[in-house]
Amino acid sequence: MKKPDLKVVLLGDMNVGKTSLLHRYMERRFQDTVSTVGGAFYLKQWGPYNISIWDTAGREQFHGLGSMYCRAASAVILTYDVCYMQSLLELEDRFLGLTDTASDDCIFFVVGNKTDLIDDYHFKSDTEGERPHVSSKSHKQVYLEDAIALYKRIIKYKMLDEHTAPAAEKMCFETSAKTGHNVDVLFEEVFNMVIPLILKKKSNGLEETVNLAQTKPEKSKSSCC
Ligand SMILES: Nc1nc2c(ncn2[C@@H]2O[C@H](COP(=O)(O)OP(=O)(O)OP(=O)(O)O)[C@@H](O)[C@H]2O)c(=O)[nH]1
Ligand SMILES: [Mg+2]
Repeated sequence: MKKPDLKVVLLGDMNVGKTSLLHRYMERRFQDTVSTVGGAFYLKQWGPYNISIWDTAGREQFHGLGSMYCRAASAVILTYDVCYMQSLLELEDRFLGLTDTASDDCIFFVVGNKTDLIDDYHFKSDTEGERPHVSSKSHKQVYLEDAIALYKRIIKYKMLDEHTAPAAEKMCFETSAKTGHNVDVLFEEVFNMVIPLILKKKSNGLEETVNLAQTKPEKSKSSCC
């Protein structure tokens, strides 16, 4: 299998729908899921490029793994539930710091999932009982402007120039993994926006390849007695 050209990571609180978004996009279906343990990845062929998309666990107990999955990531999709404000707050409180290990030119997307629930969101517990899904209100809690404001704080946190960073309106999406609303649009935008980063890596890579003829073997440190 060809080494991926770059890495995209989904981060966000448990239950926001990270796995479901990937199922919807990669497998074209919405199916039951179990809470992700650790992380899992998909390989997406995008034109001549190979992109690995990492799904991570939102549960607190896997928090420490997040920075490992973000290592050298070129794009991070910060995901929340539009009917659950706390899941947006968690992105800044718990997940943004994990992206410190991402590549310097990493791009960020803020995605509010579960738009299909906005009308009749209510207390819901699965029959099996192991995944009660509760929301305090049966209406949309997080608005696009909240996501845009978060994106602008992310740009500040990353000390990026807000004039050169991609516009917030372009980087914030609302989706439904259940209906498919905006899911293809989101991932296609992610892949199209990371292609210049692949080309940059490849051209840097050409410069960075070590020319063995030029390197002097490390002088073994003779330990003087
Ligand atoms: N109605 C609706 N339910 C959704 C949507 N996306 C996910 N769900 C449901 O929300 C629950 C959690 O979905 P997951 O995709 O497992 O969430 P996750 O973010 O991967 O959760 P962790 O793996 O625990 O971090 C499941 O019951 C899904 O069926 C959506 O767009 N609409
Ligand atoms: Mg999951």
